[in-house]
Amino acid sequence: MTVGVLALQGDFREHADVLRTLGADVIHVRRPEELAVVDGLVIPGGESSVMDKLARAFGLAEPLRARIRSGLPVYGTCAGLIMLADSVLDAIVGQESLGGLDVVVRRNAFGSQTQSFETDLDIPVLGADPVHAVFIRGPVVESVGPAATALATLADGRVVAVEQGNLLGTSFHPEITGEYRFHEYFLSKVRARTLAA
Ligand SMILES: NC(=O)CC[C@H](N)C(=O)O
Repeated sequence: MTVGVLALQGDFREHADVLRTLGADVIHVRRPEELAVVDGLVIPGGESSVMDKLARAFGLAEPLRARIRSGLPVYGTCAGLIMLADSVLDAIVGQESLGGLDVVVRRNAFGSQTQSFETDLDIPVLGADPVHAVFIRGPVVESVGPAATALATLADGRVVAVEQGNLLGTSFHPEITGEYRFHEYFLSKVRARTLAA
């Protein structure tokens, strides 16, 4: 079982560290040949418009779409969630997402870097203990389509974590807080799919 971290831009090293701590074999994915051998993929936080440009420049965008469509387990944090969203509001001109998650997200929904914040979230699918969530210019999920499920909401009802089959997305960054349960949950999807193959 090999897990990839999309390593075009953003905090891919932090994700790779968490996944390795959890015992996964991790590779950085920058080329289609690397994408072809992974059993699961994390798309990190960073800047989605840059990630999109680089994914297209590296010939990765279409192979990524194809693997997402074929059921590859993928976990996207922040910019990674934007990449997975079927529809993106406040995107820069010409920005494309990969899609897969039946959601509409709004980029930079919480304001600028200085308005970044932390909060605790109840996420029943991960157990009873609250999840400490750090938001850094994160997106909000403005609407959740029928194929997707909201996993976490802020006190004001805004959705910040979603799941759809093998796809998982969070507006926040578990990879920088020592919160391993999302990565464990993602790895359990990778394991289940690998065993079923
Ligand atoms: N921390 C993040 O990943 C920020 C996401 C960034 N605002 C974007 O649009 O991609």
